[in-house]
Amino acid sequence: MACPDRREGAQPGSPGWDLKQSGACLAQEQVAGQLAVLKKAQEFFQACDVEGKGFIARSDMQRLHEELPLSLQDLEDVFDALDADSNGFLTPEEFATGFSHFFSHSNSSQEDAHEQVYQSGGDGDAGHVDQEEEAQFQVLMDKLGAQKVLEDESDVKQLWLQLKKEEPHLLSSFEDFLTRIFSQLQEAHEEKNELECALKKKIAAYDEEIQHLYEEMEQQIKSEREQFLLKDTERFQAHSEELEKKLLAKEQELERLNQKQKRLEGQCTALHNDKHETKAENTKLKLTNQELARELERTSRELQDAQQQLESLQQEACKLYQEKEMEVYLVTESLQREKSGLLKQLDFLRERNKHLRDEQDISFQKDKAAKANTAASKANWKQRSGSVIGKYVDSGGILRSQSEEEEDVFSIPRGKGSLGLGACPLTEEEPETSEPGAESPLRRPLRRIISIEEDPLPQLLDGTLEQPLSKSPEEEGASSQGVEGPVQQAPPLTLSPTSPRGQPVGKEALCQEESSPSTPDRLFKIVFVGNSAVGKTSLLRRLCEDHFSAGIAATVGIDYRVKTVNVDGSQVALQLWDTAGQERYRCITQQFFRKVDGVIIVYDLTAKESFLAVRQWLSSIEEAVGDRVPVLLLGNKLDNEKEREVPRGLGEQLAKENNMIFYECSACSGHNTKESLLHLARFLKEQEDTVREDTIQVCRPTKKKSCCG
Ligand SMILES: Nc1nc2c(ncn2[C@@H]2O[C@H](COP(=O)(O)OP(=O)(O)OP(=O)(O)O)[C@@H](O)[C@H]2O)c(=O)[nH]1
Ligand SMILES: [Ca+2]
Ligand SMILES: [Mg+2]
Repeated sequence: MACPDRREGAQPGSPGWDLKQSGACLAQEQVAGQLAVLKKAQEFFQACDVEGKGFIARSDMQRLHEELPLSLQDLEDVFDALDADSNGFLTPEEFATGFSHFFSHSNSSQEDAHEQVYQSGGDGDAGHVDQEEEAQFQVLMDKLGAQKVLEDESDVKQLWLQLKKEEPHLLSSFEDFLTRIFSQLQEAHEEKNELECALKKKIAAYDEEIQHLYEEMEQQIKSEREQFLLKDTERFQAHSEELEKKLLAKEQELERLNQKQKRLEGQCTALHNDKHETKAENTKLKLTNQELARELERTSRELQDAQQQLESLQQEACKLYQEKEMEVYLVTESLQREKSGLLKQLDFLRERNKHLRDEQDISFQKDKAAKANTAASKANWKQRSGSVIGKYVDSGGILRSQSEEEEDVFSIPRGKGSLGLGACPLTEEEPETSEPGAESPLRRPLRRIISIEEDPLPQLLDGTLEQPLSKSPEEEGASSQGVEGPVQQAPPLTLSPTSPRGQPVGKEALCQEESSPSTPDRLFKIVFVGNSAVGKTSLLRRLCEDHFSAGIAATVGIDYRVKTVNVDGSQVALQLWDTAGQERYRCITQQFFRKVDGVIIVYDLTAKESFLAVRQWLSSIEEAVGDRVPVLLLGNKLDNEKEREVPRGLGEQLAKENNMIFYECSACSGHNTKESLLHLARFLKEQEDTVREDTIQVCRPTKKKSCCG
């Protein structure tokens, strides 16, 4: 719905209302009537257009329903009648035009209505007069210009009518008064309009000012905002600058790091190169190393060859040495035997001589008195004593000096030492006649370097000797020292002719029991070691003599015996060396390890410390000969089971650990003694067989024997 243009005549005084002014040019009456109509129309329009839109809509018209005594339909009809172009709006022109038409058509009827209204309170007859008066009044009003000033002219009209009726002479003055009043009112009205106009202007000015202020404010806000933005920008800029600076610093740092990395890379490369060089050098060194190793190997092979050669040479030398030793031993032995045989023979002859002399003396002085008899017996004692000393002086010059030498070497007094080597008994005493005073100084010098337990010569003792001489009561007993002397002096001359000096001294006597007539085809040197009192000497005795005597003396120095055993059909001679177990003789014992073929370590199974010492013995053997020598470990005194301190298992374990042959035996009962020795002999023989060395030809003894015989 298109809105009508406001400018067409929204305001009074606008072109739409110029009709009023143009109407002023018309005849006074006509104009006055039309103006009144127009005014009414204007008022009505304004009443309808409450909001001052400048036009009236259908709804505006319908609002009048409450104020006017007209139905909605009537109002609709009025609107349609006024809306000349039927666009739904009533412009002020349309409204005025329509209203004028409406007015002119209904003028007469309206005037009638007015008259009726005026006459309702007065006389019915004066109706017509009233109409005239009314017209006159209207004219007067128009003349005075009251329409412009008065809104309600009914009071004035009534007053005017009253005056006209009652005081007609005052009417003119009243009219003048009214004229003056109206003119004043007109003036006041105009003034008011002017004021209104001024007010409007002022309002406009205010509006303008406000507008201006508003604009100014907006400007200010804008500038503020700009300033703020500027500040913000500045801040942002500062921040960004800062960031830039930071970035720059970071970049510099990065640059530095880059440089550093480059430097490191350079170093890395250098190191890499170095590594390569080192690697090359390493390879070179490795090659050199390999070459050297090869050379070393070659050299070591050569060395080995040389060693083997040396070894074979050594073995050869050893063999030669052994042969020589054997020869020396055999010569010495036969010489000793010969000597001791001769000495014994001499002693025997002396004894016989003494006896004969005694007998002669006895028979010569038979008839002499008892006094003379006593004197003869005294002389007898003196002569025996003398013979004992004389024996050394006369026949044993060399021997004695030898004995003295021995004394120098082992000047340790020994209470119950065995008799000296090859020495005939150094003491001679008849058990019955022995005097304690003379006995001690004679026994004291009994020392030996090699103690050979001189065997009593049964052949010599067997014969015709008297009881005290042939069989010493102590022989079966414990003492070894005192026994042998007297016993040896006993051989009867009658038995000696069968070559008493040919009889082997001690050892051979027993060894011959086992040795077959055939000569042994090899010889092994075996040494007995072990703490003192473990029973080495006893074992040796058991082996060579098959005899045991309790309480034998401790060995001094070294002693040896030869025993021949039959190993699997062949004769093997064993040179059995008995050593002294006491601590002070260790250095001598050590000397004897050098050339041994086998070692027998003995411990006493009733004495723990003797077992504990086995390891020391082993190490001193190894020190001297290395571990190439077979070792037999013997736990002795098995017969004394009650006092056993070393369990069998320990001995076995130790033997196993050190690769030794092991037996527990008893020198007392003879249990396991021969078996163990046979085991060792077999081992030695087999070892020698495997090595396939030239067997030691033991043909010399035959030669010597024949020589000695
Ligand atoms: N019951 C018993 N006693 C023994 C046995 N063997 C040796 N004896 C005794 O042990 C003691 C020492 O014996 P020896 O044969 O002299 O000992 P050793 O090893 O030769 O001593 P040293 O010569 O000092 O090294 C003696 O009293 C022997 O009687 C044995 O098998 N059983
Ligand atoms: Ca219209
Ligand atoms: Mg001994």
